[in-house]
Amino acid sequence: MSPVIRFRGVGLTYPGPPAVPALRPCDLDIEAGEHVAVVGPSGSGKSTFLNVVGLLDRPTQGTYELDGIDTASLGEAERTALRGRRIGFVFQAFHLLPYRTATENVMLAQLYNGAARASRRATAAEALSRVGLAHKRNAVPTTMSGGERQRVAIARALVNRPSILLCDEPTGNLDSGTADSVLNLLDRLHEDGLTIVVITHDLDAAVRAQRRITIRDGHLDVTAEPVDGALR
Ligand SMILES: Nc1ncnc2c1ncn2[C@@H]1O[C@H](COP(=O)(O)OP(=O)(O)OP(=O)(O)O)[C@@H](O)[C@H]1O
Repeated sequence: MSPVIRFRGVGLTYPGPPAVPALRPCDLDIEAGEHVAVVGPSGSGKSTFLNVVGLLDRPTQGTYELDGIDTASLGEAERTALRGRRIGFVFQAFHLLPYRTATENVMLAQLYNGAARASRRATAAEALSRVGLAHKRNAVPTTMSGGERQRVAIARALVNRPSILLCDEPTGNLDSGTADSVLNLLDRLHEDGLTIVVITHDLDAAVRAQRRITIRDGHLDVTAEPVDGALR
């Protein structure tokens, strides 16, 4: 079986001027079911990496295969469709619609998957149960805690059954107790077989991953274990 993510010589240089080699050419395999943390200091290339993996930016070098699909051969519409089906995004700032219920927020993520409204509602309810929020399905984010909002965002990311959950500082807006409960949820989803990539400054989040990847000055080190300094 091919890895979920396969980089061969993948790099991204912003054209500038001056040109910025934000991600140096690298090889990387992330297998189905892995839980990987990507850590590095500010400006090291973490967002660039996330944007490439998340099909938001095209690499300027190399080959990126997602689930065995060579992403370079795809047009913009195909990339968008692949992103919607295979990648669930979780962001630091949740990005929920504040005056829509939890269910509606999750259902919106399914708008383009062709399912009928009743079936979307049922799938949204299932996703909210999976993150322990069945009882909040009719609540709106403005009345929810940060941890609950992030769990709604995780339900939204899961609802299309993605190949990978791509998390950008998922605990960045949470206090440590709440962060812990969100990290416990991610651990549980990983135990259920989900592939998770977490980009983080948070040592607590990084140590939970099976594998840690460090970025420094655009160099991806797939063998490094983060020391404290790598996270700042
Ligand atoms: N659109 C762009 N054009 C040119 N240079 C850019 C662009 N976006 C980012 N960079 C540069 O690329 C390098 C990597 O930036 P990136 O945002 O990926 O780092 P990061 O690790 O995510 O940082 P932070 O933790 O502060 O968010 C930095 O030197 C940054 O200034």
